[in-house]
Amino acid sequence: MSKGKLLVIDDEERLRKLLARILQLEDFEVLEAANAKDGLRKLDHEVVDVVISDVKLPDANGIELTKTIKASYPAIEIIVLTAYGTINDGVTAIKNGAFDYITKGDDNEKIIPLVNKAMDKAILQRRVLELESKLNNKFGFDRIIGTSPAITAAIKLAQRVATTDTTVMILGETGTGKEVFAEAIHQASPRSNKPFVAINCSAFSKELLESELFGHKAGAFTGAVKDKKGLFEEANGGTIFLDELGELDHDLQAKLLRVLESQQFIKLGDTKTTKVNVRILAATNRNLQDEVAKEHFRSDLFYRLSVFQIMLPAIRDRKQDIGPIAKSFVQYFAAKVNKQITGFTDDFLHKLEVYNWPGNVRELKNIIERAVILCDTHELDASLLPYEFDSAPAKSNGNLSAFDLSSVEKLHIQRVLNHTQSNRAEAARLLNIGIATLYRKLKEYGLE
Ligand SMILES: Nc1ncnc2c1ncn2[C@@H]1O[C@H](COP(=O)(O)OP(=O)(O)OP(=O)(O)O)[C@@H](O)[C@H]1O
Repeated sequence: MSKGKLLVIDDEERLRKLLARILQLEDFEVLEAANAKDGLRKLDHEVVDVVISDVKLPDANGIELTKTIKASYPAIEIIVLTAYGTINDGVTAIKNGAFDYITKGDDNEKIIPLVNKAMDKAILQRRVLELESKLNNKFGFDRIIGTSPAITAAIKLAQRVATTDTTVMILGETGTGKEVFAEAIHQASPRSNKPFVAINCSAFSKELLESELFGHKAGAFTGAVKDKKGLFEEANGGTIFLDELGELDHDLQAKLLRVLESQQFIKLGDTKTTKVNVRILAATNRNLQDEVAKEHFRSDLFYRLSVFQIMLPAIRDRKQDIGPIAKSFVQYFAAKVNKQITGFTDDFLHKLEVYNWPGNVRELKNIIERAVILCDTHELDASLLPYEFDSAPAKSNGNLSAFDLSSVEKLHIQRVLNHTQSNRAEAARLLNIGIATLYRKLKEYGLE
């Protein structure tokens, strides 16, 4: 098996062939090029790990070529061949990103160990880049499905702010993808190789949340036996995502404001300040402006956090995305439970599209998971949807006002009848009313 792929660029044919032969004997796969142009063309077509290039080429200078190759293929390592007495060329090439240089004719015994080292580094680099790009696909913007104008605008906005250090406030109903966006912003930022730490502020009591966020010294409170690092320290250099920020109590709001202004805080039970470098992303599904008006939320913190707001649309307001999102969940869950399910019927999709989706994408995900588990065929159909999907929102409300209590009753009866496929006895049983009462109501609402 080949130990890796090399490209030798040299116009001196005899020397090039000799070098290629030596390297092939060491189990490397070797490509050859007589000039820079041919070399670059080969790099375009093949995945090469290491390039060995002469400094003097007919159509380019090997030192400049190093820069060009590194710019397009950062994982490739380059060794330059310099003529005797031109050490300066070698040094400049290293400055331009070359791995090392060899003096032609002089260093034959050096070449194999050097190529081995360059090869190890190049292969490791390629692996890292591959993993990074996989990670980007898993946590980056690519993972956000949707082409509707509303979600496209939100993605564009998030991509623009991602590369900065600006605090971002992500707004949207529950399940609209606020955390997905926060992760994507982090992944697209210069902080991507540092930690991304997320915390749901509504999940902790006040004291516990303070210790989670800022850490504590041993003895700070009963049960604090050891010093503990807080999440701000864990996220140092990276990003912290504060979900459900509207739940933060007044003292913690003040502490957070201080972090935003000076990147400093005091741990519980500590006397000195701790300094961090953390980017803050926050989210809430509450109307924070209302909370400010009611004096539940500090206005200075609100304005500091709201420098850049991104509003995520509910899926009922971007119906065209429901199909593609549902499809991707079908693929995901079918693979997970090892079923051959290719998609869903038109009726299934129609029911998804007319539903109100109070839980947004999270609810859609759960509904698809359930349907995939229940499915015995190759296609999801409407019978796999739970009962609330049985009827579209009232089209046939007759003359009843939408606010009228009886309009709700009428709609509910319609839904239950759809569910029982017009079996009235079964409907009466589910509704927990007598069959005579059901007939009376059907007559009253014109549903006979
Ligand atoms: N556009 C999208 N494409 C694919 N999956 C998505 C999308 N938006 C959200 N999801 C998925 O939906 C689920 C809910 O998303 P997320 O947790 O980011 O929502 P949230 O707005 O933070 O919710 P909450 O307000 O309840 O914290 C996750 O499983 C996420 O992977």
